[in-house]
Amino acid sequence: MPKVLMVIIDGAGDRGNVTPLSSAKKPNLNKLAKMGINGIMDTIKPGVRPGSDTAHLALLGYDPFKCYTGRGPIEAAGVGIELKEGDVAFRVNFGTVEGEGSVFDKIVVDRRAGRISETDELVKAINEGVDLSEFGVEFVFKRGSGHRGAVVFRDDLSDKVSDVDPKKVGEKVKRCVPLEDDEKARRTAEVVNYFVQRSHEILDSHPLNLEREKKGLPKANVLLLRGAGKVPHLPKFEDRYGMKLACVSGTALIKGVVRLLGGEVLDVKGATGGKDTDLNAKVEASLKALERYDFVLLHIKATDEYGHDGDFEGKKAFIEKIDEAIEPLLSLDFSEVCLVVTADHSTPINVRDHTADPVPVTIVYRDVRTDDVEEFSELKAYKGGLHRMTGNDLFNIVLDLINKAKKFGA
Ligand SMILES: O=C(O)[C@@H](CO)OP(=O)(O)O
Ligand SMILES: [Mg+2]
Repeated sequence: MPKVLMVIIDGAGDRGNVTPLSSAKKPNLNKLAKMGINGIMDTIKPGVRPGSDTAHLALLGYDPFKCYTGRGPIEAAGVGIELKEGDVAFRVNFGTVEGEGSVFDKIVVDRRAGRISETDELVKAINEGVDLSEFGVEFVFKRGSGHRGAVVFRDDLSDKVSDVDPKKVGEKVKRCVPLEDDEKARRTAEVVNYFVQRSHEILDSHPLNLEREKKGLPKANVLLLRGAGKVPHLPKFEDRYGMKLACVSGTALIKGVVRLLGGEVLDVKGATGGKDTDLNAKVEASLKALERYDFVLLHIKATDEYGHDGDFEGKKAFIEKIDEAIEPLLSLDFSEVCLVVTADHSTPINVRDHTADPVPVTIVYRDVRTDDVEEFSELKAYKGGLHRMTGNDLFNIVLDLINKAKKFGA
């Protein structure tokens, strides 16, 4: 059976008529566009701004409107926390706050604490210093890549509570509030607020942060929680599609999606999930994975980080790096492998967040009808033979190409 390699360049799309993708030198991506069939994709549906979580679910053939239970449990699965019934999980950002009073009186001046890369010591201090036993609750807190982490509160709790992360700088840390009139939700919010206040006290005076302050770096002195959710019950990818799934990614969220679908997360040395990742190692590992798995997802994150940072030149230069690294993909046997290159969403430089601007898609495979598109970019792809599709459509098109689609009707 032919295999699938899906390369997802996170947040690669942009806005306007000159984009990092359209202006980058990318001879290899262009060759693939020329060899294949092209189109543009609204990963969820037109006008809906995708999260990376819902986008990846859609790209793997799941309807996010039906199966998504929040970002927290996916991040938790990604950092290796096994969720139990009753648990409520959150995504965590190490951020920076300034001001006086309680943590909820302080202003968020950086949601990523200067994109801090080393948080082991801080995580340890919180795990050792915060005690939730007066609430009868346990917690598990683990770091992800960069400023990211996940926390799980363990008891019979509710996920109907609001975010602590204001999602904007210049605003106060938000108090977690119950989103329904229910004792469980009230108790959960109380636990979250205690955790955020107590962890702030520990972090603000932590030697590593005092050191950062001396060096003029933003202190990682607050935990911004968002995306409360309970463990989702997702049908396994292999049961559903008869294919063994694996991913190469340095990003907890993507690892979490794949783990929750029963897929394998491959450990690749140097895959940091950041701007310093080892792209060659990731490409090599993905090609090797095709020997053992039927559907391999190669996820590359840093384009999205450059988008969030508003750095056009950085995003463009990183696309050029990706282009060099993917050269070995040109020599794949396209009668054996169906190669898909796309993005999960746009992260435009001038928005600094995800938008619904559609992203380019290229499929290279033996049987595709090639078109006139000669460049991999959002500005050219729309002229291709695939026209415009959703993430679920793309998955179904790929299934059909490799003759795995079920017939509708007799
Ligand atoms: O994790 C990330 O890279 C981004 C977007 O998904 O989140 P944040 O804006 O909190 O850094
Ligand atoms: Mg993304």
